[in-house]
Amino acid sequence: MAALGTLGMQYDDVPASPVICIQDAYKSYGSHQALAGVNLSVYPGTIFALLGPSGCGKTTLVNAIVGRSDLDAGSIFTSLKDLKEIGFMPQDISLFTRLSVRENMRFYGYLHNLDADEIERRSKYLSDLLALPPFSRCPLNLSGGQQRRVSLAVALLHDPKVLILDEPTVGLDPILSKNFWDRLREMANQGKTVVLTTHYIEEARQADRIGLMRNGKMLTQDTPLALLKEHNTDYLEDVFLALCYQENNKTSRKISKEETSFSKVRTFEKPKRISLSRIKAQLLKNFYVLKNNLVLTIFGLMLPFVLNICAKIAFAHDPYYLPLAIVNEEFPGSVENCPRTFTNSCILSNPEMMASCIFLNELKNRTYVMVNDFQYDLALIYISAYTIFQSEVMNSSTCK
Ligand SMILES: Nc1ncnc2c1ncn2[C@@H]1O[C@H](COP(=O)(O)OP(=O)(O)OP(=O)(O)O)[C@@H](O)[C@H]1O
Repeated sequence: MAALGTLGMQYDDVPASPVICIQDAYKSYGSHQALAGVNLSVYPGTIFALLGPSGCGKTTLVNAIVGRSDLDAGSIFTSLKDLKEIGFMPQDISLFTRLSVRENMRFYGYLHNLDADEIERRSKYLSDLLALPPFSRCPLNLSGGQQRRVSLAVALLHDPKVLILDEPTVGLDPILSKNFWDRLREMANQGKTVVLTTHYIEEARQADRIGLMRNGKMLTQDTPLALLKEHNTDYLEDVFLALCYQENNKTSRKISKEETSFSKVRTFEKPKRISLSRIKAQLLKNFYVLKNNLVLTIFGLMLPFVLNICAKIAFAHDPYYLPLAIVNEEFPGSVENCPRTFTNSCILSNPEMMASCIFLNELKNRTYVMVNDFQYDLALIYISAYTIFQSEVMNSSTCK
């Protein structure tokens, strides 16, 4: 906890050895205060359960720990050097549902800079440890419990020192939930530190320490036994109820953002957004996505060709039978009078006439219907009549 020394002042009485220590954490979303001065200490090799009803701020707190969001104020200290020492399992299972379990493992393995052999070795170990479903299956077709176990395996893949799990047991049946806790206990016994959130009060009994949260505040944090003893009951629900009543009787004032902006400290930086391992993992994932959707991939590749051919068929043809009259005051007489070839002397003697003739000769070679020798106003009348007549003819015949 080197960073504590550098801060000095109000943090002198913080215990010396927590892996994670949060001091006076505040976070607001608009006018809603999600965290209102939370303090938390998590010790190595223990399971810490953050317990509280829906909306009390548990996810906000764990998101702040793993760097997914920033606190408005407060300090987060860890003894970890790097965020990579944390394995995080978010509430919304972060698996690619159309990639197989193996492909998911590889993606996250590469993201954590593991090589292919290491990913294979760790995957096998975790498969045995967590009784994972076959690696060829896609999360889309797995049960909620299986998905959660795969998600936990992904969080454990790089062998992190600290595990942070957001609602890991939601939707699990009691047996799966029990297995889950057994695995967590084994890991804690091996020295890993676990922070998890839950709103199942009795489940939290299995943790080493419990933090009871309500309305963005930490009501208390202690071992389950100490809490039960202190409130003279056998049920954590009674403890929570008693603490909620106590909280209700306190007059609490909403604290403004300005009042809480005294300190904002993190002891590790967020990881770089662009890194070689990220690029490698993203490329691999995109390759898997394309491979697993062959129809879509072929369609995507063929689409430009198909569009090109359609455009070629539909657009940019010479118009057929389009009546065209030109009022040309530079060149008297019919286009038939135009010379076919021009000599230099001709250009010099009458350049306008030559330009007109070149233009008119060029038009004659096209598919227009040239309308000759008309006065301008008569030409317009003729064109209108001709267009009507032509559309009638075109409708009644199959012309090219
Ligand atoms: N991005 C957001 N924008 C606005 N309000 C938010 C946002 N995230 C959370 N909140 C609000 O902050 C409060 C705490 O939310 P949080 O998700 O931390 O609760 P929780 O205890 O994890 O709930 P749950 O157990 O249902 O996941 C809630 O009232 C929620 O509506």
